Amino acid sequence: MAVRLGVIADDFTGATDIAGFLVANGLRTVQLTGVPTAATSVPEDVDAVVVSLKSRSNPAPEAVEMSLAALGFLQSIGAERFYFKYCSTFDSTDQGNIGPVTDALLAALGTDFTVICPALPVNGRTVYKGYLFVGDAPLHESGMRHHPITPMTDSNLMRLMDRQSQGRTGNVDAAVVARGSAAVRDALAALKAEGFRYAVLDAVTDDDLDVLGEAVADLPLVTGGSGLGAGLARVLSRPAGQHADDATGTWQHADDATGTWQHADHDTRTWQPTPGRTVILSGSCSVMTNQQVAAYDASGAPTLRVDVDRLLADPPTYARDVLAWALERSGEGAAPLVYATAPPDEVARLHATYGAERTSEAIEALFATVAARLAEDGVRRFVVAGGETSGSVTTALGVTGFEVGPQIAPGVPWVRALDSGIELALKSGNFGDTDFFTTAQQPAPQPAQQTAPQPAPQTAEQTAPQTAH
Ligand SMILES: Nc1ncnc2c1ncn2[C@@H]1O[C@H](COP(=O)(O)OP(=O)(O)O)[C@@H](O)[C@H]1O
Ligand SMILES: O=C(O)[C@@H](O)C(=O)COP(=O)(O)O
Repeated sequence: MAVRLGVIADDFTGATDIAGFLVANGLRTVQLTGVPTAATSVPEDVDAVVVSLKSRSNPAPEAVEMSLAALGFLQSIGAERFYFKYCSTFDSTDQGNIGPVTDALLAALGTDFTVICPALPVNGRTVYKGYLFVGDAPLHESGMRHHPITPMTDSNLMRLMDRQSQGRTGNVDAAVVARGSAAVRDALAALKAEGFRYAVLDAVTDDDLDVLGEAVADLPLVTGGSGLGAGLARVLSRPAGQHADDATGTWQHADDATGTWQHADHDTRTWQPTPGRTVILSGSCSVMTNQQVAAYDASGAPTLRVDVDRLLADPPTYARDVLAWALERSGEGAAPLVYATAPPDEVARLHATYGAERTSEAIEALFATVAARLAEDGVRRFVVAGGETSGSVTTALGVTGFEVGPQIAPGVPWVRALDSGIELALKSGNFGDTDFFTTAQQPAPQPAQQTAPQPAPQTAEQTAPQTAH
């Protein structure tokens, strides 16, 4: 069985995000962590392989090198097409890494045209006339303008891409998308003929992503968020000869909350998370994570705010103190939360005092050390908030790959380490609703009995314990 889709994701939460949507939309998926080596093995019967990199905020040459190594691996296992997954809020700077990585992947694949589509409507990310919106606000007015590493101060994807890439960027606008996949394919061909190298695709609804998935399925390289990944998965997992508008009834909109479709006889919930000693580590400073931390603290659960000044004064001693605090509380009851999460004025103060890079590195190293020691002491489940933070924690836990489980919230599936069985929920900064940390600890919904008649279609309650914020 061929690997239909090889995904290169630029951070770990982004990788679990797209892996969750691929599974929910019918592709058997394995998620690998870090640049795979010759020794990395992939199960025989997978449709998609997702490589999780931590390359989003590295210097561009490093990000390119990692991405090309991932591409080489995916080519070596015979992947038929490739997907570069970046953030639905297009997290990047004028130096990259989205532009340089896209250019390098195009060159390596011997092709000169691709699409750009960060849209994820189920989580409020939409693209209209090439402008990216987060909920009701354009990207540059959203909380992303204060991001500690990649502050986003422009919402125009053509301009953003032009500033960090070698080629020119055009737009396939919503009016064309509304006319269907053939019209989109024509528009892409016209842009390519005019010398554009990238086309930003408008997408406002999940139906748009179906049209776009169909339109881009033959491109050697597609780039975007998990929304277009889901649209593409729906095309790739469809029985041969069936088209999106065939009213066969075999495909059902499984869950309006998570925006997933599934084949009528496809049970995506292959395993269920097991309750056990859990610790929550939060390094995201997003608006939503700030709210989630505040709500968890208000619920009476044990919480510890990282004192970054103390951390930077004596990292080893501070890590020991944090570890002792978390260990003491990781038995019964609500899981302890350790958080560096802070509002923009505190982040600005720390950056002014210590520098942004030193601050980020110290906080990520703290979470990595604490997670590794907690695992040694028998903690089996981690809920981690933040993409960079998740990369540091997962790497410190020595996880080489994941099986993907049920979604806690759109874009946040449970994942289970292939080697150690440790379970993780890697939450993108802005995903989940206010009660996410509590919801994640609630028992997962039971899978449908295989022997019982299959109810159709499934409800949101059966497939996801909460709705999108
Ligand atoms: N209080 C803080 N001040 C400055 N930087 C912080 C603070 N807390 C966390 N960080 C850093 O901010 C970055 C957040 O990035 P990330 O984990 O990817 O979150 P998100 O998913 O919201 O982007 C990390 O490098 C983290 O270490
Ligand atoms: O596409 C998304 O929004 C996420 O999958 C993502 O990339 C997560 O990044 P962080 O917000 O840095 O966690």
